[in-house]
Amino acid sequence: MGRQYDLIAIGAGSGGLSVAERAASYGAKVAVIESGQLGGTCVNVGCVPKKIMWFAANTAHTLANAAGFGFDAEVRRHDWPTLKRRRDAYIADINGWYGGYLERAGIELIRGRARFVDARTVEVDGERLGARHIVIASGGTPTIPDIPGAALGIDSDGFFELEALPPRVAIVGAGYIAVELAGVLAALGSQVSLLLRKDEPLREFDALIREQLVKALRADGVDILTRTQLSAIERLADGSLQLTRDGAAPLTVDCLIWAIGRTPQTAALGLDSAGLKPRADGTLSTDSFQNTEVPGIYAIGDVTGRAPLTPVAIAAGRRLADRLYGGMPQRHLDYSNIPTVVFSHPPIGTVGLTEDQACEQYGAEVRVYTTHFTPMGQSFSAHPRQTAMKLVCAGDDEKIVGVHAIGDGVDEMLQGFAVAVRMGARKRDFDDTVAIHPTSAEELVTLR
Ligand SMILES: Cc1cc2nc3c(=O)[nH]c(=O)nc-3n(C[C@H](O)[C@H](O)[C@H](O)COP(=O)(O)OP(=O)(O)OC[C@H]3O[C@@H](n4cnc5c(N)ncnc54)[C@H](O)[C@@H]3O)c2cc1C
Ligand SMILES: NC(=O)c1ccc[n+]([C@@H]2O[C@H](COP(=O)([O-])OP(=O)(O)OC[C@H]3O[C@@H](n4cnc5c(N)ncnc54)[C@H](O)[C@@H]3O)[C@@H](O)[C@H]2O)c1
Repeated sequence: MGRQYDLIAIGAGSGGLSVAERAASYGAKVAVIESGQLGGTCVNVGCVPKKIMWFAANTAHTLANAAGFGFDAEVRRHDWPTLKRRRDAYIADINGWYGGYLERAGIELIRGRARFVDARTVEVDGERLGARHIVIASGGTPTIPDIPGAALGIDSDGFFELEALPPRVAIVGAGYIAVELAGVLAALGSQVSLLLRKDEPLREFDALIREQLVKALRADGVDILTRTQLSAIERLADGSLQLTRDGAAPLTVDCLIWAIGRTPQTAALGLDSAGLKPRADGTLSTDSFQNTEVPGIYAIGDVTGRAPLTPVAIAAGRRLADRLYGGMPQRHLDYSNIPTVVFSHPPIGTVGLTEDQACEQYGAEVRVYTTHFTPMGQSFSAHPRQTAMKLVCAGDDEKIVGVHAIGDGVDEMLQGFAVAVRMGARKRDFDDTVAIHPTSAEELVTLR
C-alpha cells in the first residue's frame, strides 16, 4: 500500500510548494514530489534569473544615459561570466533556503518523478505513495518546433546557461519571453533580431502598449522581422547558424532562441491510470475550484493553461488548501483582473480589459483616457524613452475596467492600481485622489 499522506503535490514549483505549505499549516500530512530543482521554473529558469538580467540591462541603460546628468563615465566592458556567476549563486541560496523551509514546515520532500498508479496512488522510483488529495502542479517546459535543425537553437532554459554574450541573436516568438530576452540582450550589446510570425509582439495586449513597445524595441536596435517563419537551421563551418526563412534571404546568427510558448508537463504523468485526460495541448482542465474531472485530483499553475504566472499558481494553491483543510468550502481563485508586468525596456504593466475587449463587452459605453509623455528622468537621455498610459472605463459611472501602461517605473506602479480596479474604482475615485508629484504615476489620477 505504501506511505500514506493527506495531500501529495506533484512538483515543488510555485504552485506545489504553496499548496503544500498552506495544507501543512492546517496540520495535514503532506508530501511534495520533485524531479528537478526546488522552486520550479520561477526560481531556477524563470522570474528570478530573468529579473536579475533585467536589472543588469537597466544598469546598462542608466550608464548609457549618465552623460546627460553630467557624469564623465566610461564603461570599458561588461563581464557576462561575473553576472552569471553571481546570478547562479543567488539562485543556489534560494534553493538551499527552500530545503530548510520544507523541513521547518513539516513537509516531506520526495525526490524523483511521479507517475499515477491510480487516482489515489502515485509511484516514484518504484515506491508507491497514497493520498486522499493529489495536486498536479507539474508546470511546463519550453516548446521547440519540429523543423530540421531546431535543436541547434536554445530555449529560455538554455539562455540562462549561456557562458558569454552572443554577438548576433535571433529570437523567435512574440510573447513575454521573446520580448524580455530581446530587451536584455540588446541592452547588454547583442545585435538582436526578433522573428514574428505575424505583425506585432504581445498581440493580446492593448494596442497602445504594442505600438509603444515596437517603438522602444526599435530604438534599442532590435530588428523586428514580421511575417517571418523559419523552415530549417544549419550549423556553418565557422560555428554560426544559418536560418532558412520562408520567402526571404537566410539569416546568419551566433545564437537562436526559441520563445514560442511552453508545453505542459503532463505526458509522463500516467494520467490514464488515474482516469484523467488532458486537452489536446496537454493542459488539464479544472473548474473554478481547481478540481479536475476526477474527484480528489486537482491541478494548479501552468499545467492548467490559465494565466501562467507565479502569483497565480501560488494563489490557486493557497486557496485550494484553505478549501480542503481550512474550513473555507467556497474559497477559490478569481481569475479576473490579474495584474501582469512584462519586464521589457521600458516595462509594461497591465490589468483588466484592453480597449478592444471592453468595447466587445460593453459596446458604446466604453470611454478611454490616454497620455504619452517623456518622463522627467528620461529628458536627460540622448534617446528619451516615452511613457504611455491608458485607462479604459465602462458605463455611466465610468468604472475602471482596464489600466495599461508602458514606461519607466510602471512595473512597481501597477500593483496598487490593481487593488483599485479589483475594488471597483470609478474614474472619479482616481480624479479625487491627490497626486504624488513629480512622478509618472500621477498621470493616472490626472487624466482628462
Ligand atoms: C523565462 C521565464 C520568465 C518568467 N518570468 C515570470 C515573471 O516575471 N513573473 C511571473 O509571474 N511569472 C513568470 N514566469 C512564469 C512562471 O515561472 C510560472 O508561471 C510558474 O513557475 C508556474 O509555477 P508552477 O508551479 O505551475 O510550475 P513550475 O514552477 O514549472 O513547477 C513545476 C515543477 O514540477 C516538477 N515536475 C514536473 N513533472 C514532475 C513529475 N512527474 N514528478 C515530479 N516533479 C515534476 C518540475 O521539475 C518543476 O519543478 C516566467 C517563466 C519563464 C520560463
Ligand atoms: N513577466 C512575466 O510575468 C513573464 C515572463 C515570461 C513568461 N511569463 C509567462 O510564461 C508564459 C510563457 O511565455 P512565452 O513567451 O514562452 O509564451 P507566450 O505564450 O507568452 O508567447 C508565445 C509566443 O510565441 C508565438 N508562437 C507560437 N508558436 C510559434 C511558432 N511556431 N513560430 C513563431 N512564433 C510562435 C505565439 O504567437 C506567442 O506570441 C507566458 O504566457 C507568461 O504567462 C511571464
